[in-house]
Amino acid sequence: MMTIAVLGAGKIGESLLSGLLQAGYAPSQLMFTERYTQRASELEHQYGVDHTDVVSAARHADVLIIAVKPQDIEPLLDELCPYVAPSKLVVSLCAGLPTAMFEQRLAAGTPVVRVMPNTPMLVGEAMSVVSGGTCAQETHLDLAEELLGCVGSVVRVPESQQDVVTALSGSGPAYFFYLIESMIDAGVLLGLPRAVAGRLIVQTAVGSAAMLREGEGHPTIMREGVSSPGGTTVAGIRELEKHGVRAALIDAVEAAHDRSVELGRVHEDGEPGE
Ligand SMILES: NC(=O)C1=CN([C@@H]2O[C@H](COP(=O)(O)OP(=O)(O)OC[C@H]3O[C@@H](n4cnc5c(N)ncnc54)[C@H](OP(=O)(O)O)[C@@H]3O)[C@@H](O)[C@H]2O)C=CC1
Ligand SMILES: O=C(O)[C@@H]1CCC=N1
Repeated sequence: MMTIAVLGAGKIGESLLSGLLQAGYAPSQLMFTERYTQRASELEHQYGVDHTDVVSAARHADVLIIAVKPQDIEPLLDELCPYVAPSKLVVSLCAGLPTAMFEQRLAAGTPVVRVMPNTPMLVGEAMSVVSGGTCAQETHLDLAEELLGCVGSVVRVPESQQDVVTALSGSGPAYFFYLIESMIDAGVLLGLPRAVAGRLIVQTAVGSAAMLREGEGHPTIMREGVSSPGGTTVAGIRELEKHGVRAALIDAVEAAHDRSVELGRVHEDGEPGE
């Protein structure tokens, strides 16, 4: 039976463990590492999955899923790499870190798959994007897709597109949350109780996303469907255009992309991240 170790059970690592269990993986197939024993005990208690150390994970698991922050990667790889046999699959969820960085540290021939998930994984609605390193075969990519498929949708892209993906779907939830916060504030400014404004906007976001997911339409057509001649929506859209909101969003995604590239370079040069 295949065994899977999640190295770093923070927000993403924990939700992946939880999703794998819900999808039918047995607790005995799973293990995790964590730095602090209190959190490790809480997770063991909650999920019935064994906490282990990095060396045991490297020795015993078939798949090693790395879910620590990019800033914490160096000490983890120092501990991990000497014990990883090339028969294992290494899956990195770390923003910005190229597969080449892992390949340089691991035994020659070890397959590495880079994945960019996002936090909707916490509710089984992740968008995960998968790319293979130089030694990853089709079977390795299929396995990574199967595991990430337990917590949402998965697509495959060439690794050269991963910095854009990180900026768009990796960071994307934060931009939606920011827009939603701003719209709730607008409702409060105009006199609605915060709880009512929140309920209205969250359902409006869910409904709009469902239209996009289920419909054949383009977002522009859907926006035009809300914009009656001489109506309220077009008056609002004119303000968004005046304030350059479209350009601001594009700039935000571009800045996130540049930071992803920078994180990769920092680690390429062997310097610690910020
Ligand atoms: N959050 C997001 O939106 C997304 C995150 N990612 C990527 O996923 C990864 C995890 O992110 P996220 O879950 O948000 O981060 P968290 O900080 O929530 O989780 C990382 C966990 O790893 C632990 N950890 C750090 N070093 C070690 C180690 N050497 N051994 C064992 N455990 C360790 C941390 O412990 P401690 O708390 O003590 O530091 C923490 O619990 C990152 O690489 C990130 O780039 C990808 C897409 C989206
Ligand atoms: O900013 C971050 O650290 C994470 C990685 C991808 C999205 N957000």
